[in-house]
Amino acid sequence: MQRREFLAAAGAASTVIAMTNTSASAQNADSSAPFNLKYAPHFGMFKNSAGNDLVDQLKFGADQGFRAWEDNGMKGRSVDDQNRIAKAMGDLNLEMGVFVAYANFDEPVFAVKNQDRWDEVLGEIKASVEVAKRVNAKWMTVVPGSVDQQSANSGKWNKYGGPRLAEGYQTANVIELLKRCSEILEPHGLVMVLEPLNWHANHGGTFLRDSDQAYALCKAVNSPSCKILFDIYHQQITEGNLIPNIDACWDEIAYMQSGDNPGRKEPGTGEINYLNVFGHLHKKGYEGIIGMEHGNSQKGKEGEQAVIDAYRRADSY
Ligand SMILES: O=C(O)C(=O)CO
Repeated sequence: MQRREFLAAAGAASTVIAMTNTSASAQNADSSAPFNLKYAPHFGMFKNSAGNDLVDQLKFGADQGFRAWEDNGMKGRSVDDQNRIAKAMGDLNLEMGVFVAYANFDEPVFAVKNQDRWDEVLGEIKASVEVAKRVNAKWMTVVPGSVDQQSANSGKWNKYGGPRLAEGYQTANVIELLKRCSEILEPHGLVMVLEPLNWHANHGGTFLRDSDQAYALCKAVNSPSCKILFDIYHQQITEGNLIPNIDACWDEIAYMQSGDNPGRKEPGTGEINYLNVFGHLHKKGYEGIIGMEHGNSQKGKEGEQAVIDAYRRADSY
């Protein structure tokens, strides 16, 4: 089936779904209208509707009214794929969201000074500058490793306890390495976004988990290249109180991500009132991207349409 026919068929199908689904908002009738906020899907999210080709997935997303896209794994793609994606996103007027520049979840890479590990991080940040330029990205995710654990050398927990750097020194080390990463990014106008992660459903032991902690780090680093990625899913689990916490660290937030809890699926499948949270971001004049870093609650094309409908509802504040 040609793309145009395919999209016509998909459009007709979505109109039928909108007419038969009384809970879907009237906006589904115009399934190509741009969303108010820049929600960014990722590759694979619409593969049943759009097929496996990356550019076809971008076209499908743009045709649904999405204005941005994120790709955590962009750095691992071939240069040819990066160029092809960047060209298609330019043609489709899709803004590039984050890719992951450096992420470590279970070793105290930033928290403990180890010159080899720090050089590795700085090398990854330098390599990310090239990727960012190639794909027109402004933001890149950094996850700075775990807290210092009771593991002098082996990387294993010591059940009787062992040496462990005091928290203030861990924080000072993290700040020092973040400053050095920022020095690499500043001349290029690029921004690393630090992502606090929850300890209870996904990533026990990560150094960075609270929004106030991320805020303090950004204030200490004091660079336009070091900002917060506020992932609403992770922060709901860690601290809740979403709207007041977003307000409290607002001037250091550069990027947001979404996902409902429990389950990390599309808005409306869990406990978060996304209509109110997105409405709040809109009222504050948020012009940044909201990466849809979650799975689909249902399988197949119907599940993909359910994701799109969920964002239409949450965007209709
Ligand atoms: O791994 C995760 O859960 C993240 O959100 C990283 O981006």
